[in-house]
Amino acid sequence: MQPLPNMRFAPDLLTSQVALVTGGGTGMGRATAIEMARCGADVVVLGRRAEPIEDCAKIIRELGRKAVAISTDIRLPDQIDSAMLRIKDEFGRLDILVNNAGGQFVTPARELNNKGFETVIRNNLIGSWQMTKAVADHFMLEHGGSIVFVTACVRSGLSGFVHTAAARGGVLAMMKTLAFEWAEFGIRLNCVAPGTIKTEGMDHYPIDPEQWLKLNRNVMGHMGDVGDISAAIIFLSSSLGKFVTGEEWYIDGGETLHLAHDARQMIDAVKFSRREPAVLKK
Ligand SMILES: CCC/C=C/C(=O)SCCNC(=O)CCNC(=O)[C@H](O)C(C)(C)COP(=O)([O-])OP(=O)([O-])OC[C@H]1O[C@@H](n2cnc3c(N)ncnc32)[C@H](O)[C@@H]1OP(=O)([O-])[O-]
Ligand SMILES: NC(=O)C1=CN([C@@H]2O[C@H](COP(=O)(O)OP(=O)(O)OC[C@H]3O[C@@H](n4cnc5c(N)ncnc54)[C@H](OP(=O)(O)O)[C@@H]3O)[C@@H](O)[C@H]2O)C=CC1
Repeated sequence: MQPLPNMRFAPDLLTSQVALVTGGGTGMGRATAIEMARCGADVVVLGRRAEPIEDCAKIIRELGRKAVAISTDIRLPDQIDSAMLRIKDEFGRLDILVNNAGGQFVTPARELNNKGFETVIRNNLIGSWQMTKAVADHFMLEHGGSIVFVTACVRSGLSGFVHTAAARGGVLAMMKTLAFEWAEFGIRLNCVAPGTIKTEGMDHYPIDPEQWLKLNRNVMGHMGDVGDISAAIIFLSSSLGKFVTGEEWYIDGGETLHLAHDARQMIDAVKFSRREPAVLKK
């Protein structure tokens, strides 16, 4: 488990709000669920495995907030419907949805079969749509709310991840469309696109952190932490973000800046001689 961030928002920022965080038992979802509770929200923690979501809900209850853990696969409409009924029963309303659950595997596109492509589309695009539609139908079309999707930095593609690039690009287009259509119902929708963030989810990938720091092109020279992402999600979900909708925020330590043309080499090689990020000098 990654260390939780220090409290950075006012403790009453989300008072009287009910939040649902998918994939809330681990990584960025867990950090977001717990930090939302510290801001006064009651929280529904959703994921497939019972143990991590129960554990997160227990921590939230110890903070003095109400929390329920609901074991649900976001790909299965029947399970989602049951989750909505349980939320209605327990809380009567839902103000915030964080569509964070997701995942994929790394593979060259030429080795990916149709089933693998569809698996990742179902988990990341269709799962997010099903959660969003259910929450709108059961709660938010009635009283408004905020929806944040956790996506990935795919605006220039993502080699080795063609399935997730397609899924996350689809989520972005869906989010922007709904932000327009559902503004009249008081629903704001936004995306947060993490760069490379240190979570237990990253253990699924064959990355040595030292090697990663040398190869990765983010200009900070280190991975992000779960609090970098939860802070953006909470800003967008709360009244702090009340004038923001249809946006995608890249929280990536400048990882995608390398796409910019680096004109320094052409202008004055001495003046702009490159310094390594401090973390690499150690
Ligand atoms: C974006 C950049 C950085 C991102 C970082 C993070 O997101 S970190 C945090 C994110 N966390 C994570 O990413 C968590 C880790 N990821 C996962 O749990 C899974 O990858 C999953 C959620 C996508 C699917 O899970 P599932 O249980 O529903 O699926 P299943 O296992 O039953 O497979 C169905 C089909 O998919 C195919 N296929 C599947 N795996 C591979 C593979 N390695 N190789 C090749 N193909 C693979 C295969 O066709 C298989 O069918 P088969 O051949 O078996 O008949
Ligand atoms: N870490 C990173 O650098 C990056 C992460 N992301 C994305 O950010 C999100 C959070 O990732 P992170 O915290 O790193 O990783 P984790 O693997 O810790 O989080 C993913 C969570 O989603 C849940 N989940 C996955 N599939 C489903 C499903 N079908 N139904 C319900 N829950 C599901 C998992 O729980 P369970 O298995 O119990 O269901 C798990 O708690 C993911 O969408 C990830 O792809 C994007 C870019 C970079």
